[in-house]
Amino acid sequence: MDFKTDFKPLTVQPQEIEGKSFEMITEELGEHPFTAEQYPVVQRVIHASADFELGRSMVFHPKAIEAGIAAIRAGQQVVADVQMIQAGVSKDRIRQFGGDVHVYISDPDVIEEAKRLNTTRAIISMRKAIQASEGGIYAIGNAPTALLELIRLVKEGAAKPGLVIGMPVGFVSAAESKDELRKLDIPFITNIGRKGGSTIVVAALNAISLMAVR
Ligand SMILES: C/C1=C2N=C(/C=C3N=C(/C(C)=C4\N[C@@](C)([C@@H]5N=C1[C@](C)(CCC(=O)O)[C@H]5CC(=O)O)[C@@](C)(CC(=O)O)[C@@H]4CCC(=O)O)[C@@](C)(CC(=O)O)[C@@H]\3CCC(=O)O)C(C)(C)[C@@H]/2CCC(=O)O
Repeated sequence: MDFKTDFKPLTVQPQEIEGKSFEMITEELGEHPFTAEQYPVVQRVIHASADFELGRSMVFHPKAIEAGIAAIRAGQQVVADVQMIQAGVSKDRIRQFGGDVHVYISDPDVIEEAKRLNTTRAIISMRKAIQASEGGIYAIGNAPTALLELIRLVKEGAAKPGLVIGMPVGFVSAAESKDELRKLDIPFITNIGRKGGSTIVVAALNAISLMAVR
């Protein structure tokens, strides 16, 4: 493709835009309770959402960041609840250690089983995921029932995630599922309230994978 035009090109450096945004976020956020390791995750979440309230509502298990970095470096798998997360994650940084991003929600056997049990595909996808991904990172940004099911499986001892990034968005059970996650003593990243979403979880995971490659 020929990109030549008669227009004078507008020269904008991509890194400058991101750097300027990060400066603005730090200035506008001001004082915050996050550690130096947690802050890049909060900063990238605010960067992706322009939502300071969401950033301030984030809660980290004390071991979340080191556990996430260790899981990526160990080549552990990432399980996402929906394909939007799989599309958004910077997969090169995960694949270079041997990991990859997996989504089971649209697998025919998951759809079939959800229909048979008259339940959500999200729940069945977590049941399938735990068979393949012990020690992996679970990235849940859409489906509250996926997070609730994962929590149930952890409590039963059937699931042992390396890190859970649980920030589903919405009204039915979204805030409640995150309240339950915060009660677990396993590495987690979450937030308080209804806000969240796939883009937010992608931002958090991308911040951690950046730390893993540095
Ligand atoms: C309750 C659900 C919500 N979904 C939302 C927003 C989006 N969902 C998208 C898509 C394409 C999918 N959502 C499903 C996961 C579907 N969504 C649900 C469920 C009905 C129940 C989940 C739960 O309560 O835990 C869920 C169906 C299920 O059986 O699990 C999806 C599987 C639906 C489908 O295609 O059948 C599908 C994911 C498919 C895949 O990844 O392969 C959106 C992209 C739709 C859109 O806006 O176009 C969007 C993504 C938002 C995001 O940031 O991820 C809500 C609004 C979050 C809602 C939960 C809130 C609520 O109503 O209380």
